[in-house]
Amino acid sequence: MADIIIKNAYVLTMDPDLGDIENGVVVIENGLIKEVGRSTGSTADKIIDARGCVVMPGLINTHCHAGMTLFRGYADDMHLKEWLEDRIWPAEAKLTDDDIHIGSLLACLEMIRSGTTSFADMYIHMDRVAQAVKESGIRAALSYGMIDFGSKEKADAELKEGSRFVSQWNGKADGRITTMYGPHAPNTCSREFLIRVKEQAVKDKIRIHIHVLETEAELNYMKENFGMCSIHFLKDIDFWGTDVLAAHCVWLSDGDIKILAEYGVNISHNPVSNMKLASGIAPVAKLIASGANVCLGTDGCASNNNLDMFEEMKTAALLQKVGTMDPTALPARQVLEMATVNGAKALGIKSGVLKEGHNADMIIVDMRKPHLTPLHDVASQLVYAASGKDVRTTIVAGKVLMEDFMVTCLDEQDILGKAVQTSKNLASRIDS
Ligand SMILES: C[C@H]1O[C@@H](n2cnc3c(O)ncnc32)[C@H](O)[C@@H]1O
Ligand SMILES: [Zn+2]
Repeated sequence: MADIIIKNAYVLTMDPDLGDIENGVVVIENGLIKEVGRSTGSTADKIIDARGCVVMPGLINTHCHAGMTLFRGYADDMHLKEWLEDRIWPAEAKLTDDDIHIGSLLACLEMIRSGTTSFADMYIHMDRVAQAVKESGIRAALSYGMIDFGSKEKADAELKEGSRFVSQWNGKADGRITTMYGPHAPNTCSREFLIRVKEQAVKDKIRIHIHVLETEAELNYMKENFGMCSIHFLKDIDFWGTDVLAAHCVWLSDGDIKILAEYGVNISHNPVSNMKLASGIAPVAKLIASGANVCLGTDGCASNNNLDMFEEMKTAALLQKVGTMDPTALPARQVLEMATVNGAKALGIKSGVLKEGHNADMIIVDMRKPHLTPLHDVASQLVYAASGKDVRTTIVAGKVLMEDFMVTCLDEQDILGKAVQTSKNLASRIDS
């Protein structure tokens, strides 16, 4: 007996062999997908009728700072340097463990509601982010964000905390939590520190999550201090590999793109954040053409200001079209691949496709809405017309976290109330 059967669905498997199944079924057992097809001989405790809906892999947000939900709308319309140094970092210095717990629960709630089933996070007070992930039922690849600013003492302390977090949480919550090392960026971490982080990550067989070439200022800094850009600098210290998730990668030359593709680096494109902070337009179409694995992320809520991956998909497509002046750039199916299959590859998880043996991480999107009618092409509708609010049901590891728009895994009203109070208390601490 299976646990769940989803029937009468348009199944967007994202698996090239299975393709789309117009009136299909998905069978879930023990947290995994048991069957995907046109019909099934199985029976289950729970049957979900998905008539008029699309069942698809849950979206994978590959660059987030979950706790920053507390800073939604706190520092808008600013240049990145001032935004980070004058507003965000001083505010983060006042965050407590409990603040991060509530902020992260709020992020999990928002992601579950808008169809994200996995996310990669880099932040501080990470034990409490992990606790929120464990409680919510979502899947996550978590890293403690490390910055040494060239200080040996700081580097020692940061790597110690990063390693402690990895050893404490990797594989926890029935494997839903994986961990990564999170050196912040090449212009905030020293060369020596980045070398040590890479060595430690290889030794521990743990992936790395880092910001790279988000801004022209980083490019100039690296050229002035090291005589080369971040991509060549990281190549020089043997940092690159398939184990690295590089967020942003906006300021790339054609030579840089070749290096990223050659080393199999995973690139998290964050179009909304890049537009809001006026960082620039990442050469996503060129990266994909070169064979690089490009996935999608929202960044934190202070630079987005939400965690809706549907909005991110549409923005990614539109931004490439206008950036290249080519309306055929980044078509809908390719964006869906970025948000599912490519994201799973970047995080090293068996999700992102609906296929036997993979994690039962999926969403049901209700297409019976005025803004989703008529339905000529499912991929186009999902990318250009749908939003996170159309997600009806969210399932992670075979557990239903939201059903028929009702969140079942967390006390939504309690979290919303606590988030409001937490942000008020935080604001008065920041001002004092
Ligand atoms: C983990 C640290 O990273 C900071 N952060 C959040 N968003 C960005 C961004 O777009 N660029 C660089 N750094 C960022 C976050 O505030 C934490 O301090
Ligand atoms: Zn970021």
